[in-house]
Amino acid sequence: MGKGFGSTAVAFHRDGELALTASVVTIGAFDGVHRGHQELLRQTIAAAQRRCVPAVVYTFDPPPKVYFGQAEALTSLDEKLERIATFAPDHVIVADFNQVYIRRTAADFLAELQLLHPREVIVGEDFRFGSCKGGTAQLLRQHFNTRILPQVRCGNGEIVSSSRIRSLRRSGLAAAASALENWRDIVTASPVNRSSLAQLEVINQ
Ligand SMILES: Cc1cc2nc3c(=O)[nH]c(=O)nc-3n(C[C@H](O)[C@H](O)[C@H](O)COP(=O)(O)O)c2cc1C
Ligand SMILES: Nc1ncnc2c1ncn2[C@@H]1O[C@H](COP(=O)(O)OP(=O)(O)OP(=O)(O)O)[C@@H](O)[C@H]1O
Repeated sequence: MGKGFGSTAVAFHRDGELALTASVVTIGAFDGVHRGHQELLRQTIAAAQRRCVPAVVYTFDPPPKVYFGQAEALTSLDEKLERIATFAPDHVIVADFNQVYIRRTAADFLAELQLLHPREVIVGEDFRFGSCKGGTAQLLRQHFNTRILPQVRCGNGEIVSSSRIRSLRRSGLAAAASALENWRDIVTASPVNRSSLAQLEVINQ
């Protein structure tokens, strides 16, 4: 088990390694861990605390869009995990998103999720999963108690997304991009203990 931030212990796993008798789970690429992602993480940790069960973040490396050559990653895996760890989940699962993984169907993914016995799954409206994006948040809802969060928007009504941040960065609007990530303040308040990330490397070998 790796150490997270401050006194919080965060355990890192590969997909399929973790089995739990109860949990609250959130799932996503979480590239940039922007304000929308942060809302999902906060709600997940709060729900897990209310239910007295572990909070689990399930993510992918590389982010699917990066794997398919449709985007450049906003951060490295280490940086993403550091950001996620500041929210102090109990477990983070990192799936190797590769040519084998993408052949898994939505049903395969649901079966893997069942190993976590989620009391609640929390995702955003546009969450998709499984080969060729066959699974939707609504499908998830047919199998698990699923909370679908409304999309976090900027002041001008635009949806906060990793794609939007990439686009702002490409246009040279770094300050606007940072505002959507809303990240500087959180990072400076939370000194990083890199042993958590070293632990992930060990599990990965
Ligand atoms: C088992 C599995 C298989 C996937 N296969 C594909 C795929 O074939 N094509 C694709 O574009 N995305 C695939 N994805 C990625 C999803 O479309 C999606 O990007 C991912 O679940 C993260 O959700 P998010 O983009 O909302 O963060 C797969 C995801 C999972 C969990
Ligand atoms: N603005 C948002 N408000 C609420 N939930 C969000 C928001 N953006 C993403 N999510 C949710 O966070 C999880 C991870 O999403 P994902 O990593 O695909 O983010 P994204 O910003 O939509 O990425 P991209 O722009 O590259 O498609 C998903 O469950 C998604 O529905």
